[in-house]
Amino acid sequence: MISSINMSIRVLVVSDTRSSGDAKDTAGPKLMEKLHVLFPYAEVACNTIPDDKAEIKSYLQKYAKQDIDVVFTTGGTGFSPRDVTPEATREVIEKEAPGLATAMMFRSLAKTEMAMLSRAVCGVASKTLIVNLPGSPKGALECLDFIKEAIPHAVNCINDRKEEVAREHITISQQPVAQPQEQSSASKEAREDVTISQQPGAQLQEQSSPSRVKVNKVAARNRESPYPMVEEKDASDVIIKHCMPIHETDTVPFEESFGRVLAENVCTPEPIPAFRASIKDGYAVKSADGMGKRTVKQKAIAGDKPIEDELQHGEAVRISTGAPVPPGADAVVQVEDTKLLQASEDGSEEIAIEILKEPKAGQDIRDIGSEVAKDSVVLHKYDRIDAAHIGIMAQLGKLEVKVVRRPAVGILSTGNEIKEPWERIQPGQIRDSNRYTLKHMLRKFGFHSMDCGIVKDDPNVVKQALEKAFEQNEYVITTGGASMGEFDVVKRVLEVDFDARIHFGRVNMKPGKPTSFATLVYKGKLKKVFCLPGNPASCSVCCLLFVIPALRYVENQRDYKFPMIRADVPEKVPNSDARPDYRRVTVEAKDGIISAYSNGNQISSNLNSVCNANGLAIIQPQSTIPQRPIHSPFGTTYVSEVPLEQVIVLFDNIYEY
Ligand SMILES: Nc1nc2c(c(=O)[nH]1)N[C@H]1C(S)=C(S)[C@@H](COP(=O)(O)OP(=O)(O)OC[C@H]3O[C@@H](n4cnc5c(N)ncnc54)[C@H](O)[C@@H]3O)O[C@H]1N2
Ligand code: MOO
Ligand SMILES: [Mg+2]
Repeated sequence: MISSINMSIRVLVVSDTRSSGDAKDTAGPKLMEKLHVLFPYAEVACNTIPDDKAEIKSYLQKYAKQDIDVVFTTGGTGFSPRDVTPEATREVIEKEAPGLATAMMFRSLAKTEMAMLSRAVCGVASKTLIVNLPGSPKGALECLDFIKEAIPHAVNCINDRKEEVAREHITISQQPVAQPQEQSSASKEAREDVTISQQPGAQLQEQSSPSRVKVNKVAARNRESPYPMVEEKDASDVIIKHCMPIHETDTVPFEESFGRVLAENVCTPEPIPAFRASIKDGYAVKSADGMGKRTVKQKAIAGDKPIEDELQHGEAVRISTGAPVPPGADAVVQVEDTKLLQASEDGSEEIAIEILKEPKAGQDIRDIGSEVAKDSVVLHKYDRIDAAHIGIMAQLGKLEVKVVRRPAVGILSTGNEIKEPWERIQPGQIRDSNRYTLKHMLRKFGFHSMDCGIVKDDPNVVKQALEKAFEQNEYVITTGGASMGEFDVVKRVLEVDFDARIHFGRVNMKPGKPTSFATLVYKGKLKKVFCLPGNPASCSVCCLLFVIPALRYVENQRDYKFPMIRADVPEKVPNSDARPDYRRVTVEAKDGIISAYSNGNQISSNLNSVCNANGLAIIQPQSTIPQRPIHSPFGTTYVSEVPLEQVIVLFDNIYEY
């Protein structure tokens, strides 16, 4: 059963080794993934803490205070001395829910006798249901499966939602009681498929039947959008809430990791530098000898075998930058601070020199490990791999590296009038630019995409194309057909045929008003859909504002949001629309002042306004800008203050050039 109730869920991984990083946590990510599928409308997050009773209690109490609906703990329910999750839970809950623990125990016993060693406690603290799950990923997933049907009902009961509870009583009484015996994992999967395919949308998907959306007789169409208008920031937040960071990794040759996100800490097995290295071309000396004459004994050239002989008082070794400093020397004096006293007859060797400046101990020597100590983390998990990271991997001889798997994204164009660039077009038709712009925007930010083609504004073909897109992609971007026309069918197909939830269907911005975001479950997997407007400038702006940050977040990039700065907008063209205007601009920094210049005609259809743009200037509607009174002998008039500074979203960092 896929639940449609809104819930906030937390997974609390309780484990000393997983919280210290000594062991990899797989239970948390797996539970999150399963919860997203079971409860697609829930907001799910995860924390990892040690097996510490006080800390467990403090997390559970915090969640209860925040009115989190359900907390699933995983770990710490066994018999070892540090296992204290049930004890902590018992001290936090006000009502115990032994039925949940019994159901898990009873059904687990059918799989393994070891289940009798579980000490799980379940109960309610304030309005939060707390469920102890086992620590093993397999056990945790199985136990979640055993009680999943009861969770939404429990949440509705806790919140005293009488109508929902009554409705659920009817539904539950019509369901057969599940039999715990002989459940091989294959039969369990099959059962899940059946349950999912009983969803109206999913059943249609299986058989690829026609869409249930009928294009209305035009007179019957909506005259008002059914979707409330949301602010851009709220829309961005909703998207992030429903996108889950990826935990799977790929192992790639180090040079192919450029632009990807590291999925492991990279340690240096050797200190850097690995030997005391000279910073200058000059002479290695004993600083205690001070200024004055030195006999030049040997030479140390970078790449040569290090000198083993101890340097003696009054001696110097001629040394080049990067060469190992000989034992006994504690300073390097650059050649500029010396004078030649004596050379060999043919001039090929120096015999004696004079040090002209008092040398200090440690001068111009890079000590062993002074840049990076042995065994320390040099590249950090979730760093975005840049050129220097590649260089460091080369330096360490790290030939392969683990990176975060990239999300699978499909791009689908819709519109009766849309043709491929190479096709002959008839009057009234246009060539598809959106699919190509989107593909290359994604590429610029390091993401691959699957081309899902162009479809007509016909619910049947839109449905079929979406099914194909969902087969292979976790994220699907559609363009066109998102607004108020009777042939704008994308959102209706998603809702009716796929049982999708449209989290928002309109955004208060120009361009980009019809932008929408939906989630749905297709064949047991959660899919995320960005419906972008057909207008090419709107489509690009919304890809930058909504899609790229979401994909960066999913790839675990720390800096997934584009930076925002304040800047001068010298061309003071007010925004006469009621929506904030996201103008395509070229941002320049000159003499310490950052200015943003408009990229020409800002109409939503003009893709040219996006060419060369490296930022978006957010210009608030003129109507919201304060009025300034101007007093004169003829009376007072009011003029709008045009703000000198506007917020700029930078999608190319101008400082990188
Ligand atoms: N009654 C209303 N009409 C419109 C509203 C509204 O609120 N009420 N919103 C307008 C806004 S704002 C936008 S933006 C557009 C968005 O429309 P759709 O997403 O439904 O897109 P289409 O109608 O399919 O196409 C709009 C426009 O874009 C061209 N287009 C479409 N796909 C492509 C493509 N792949 N490559 C290039 N150009 C494309 C299409 O030919 C149209 O000219 O709706 C307003 N209407
Ligand atoms: O929002 Mo639309 O993109 O203004 O033209
Ligand atoms: Mg339209």
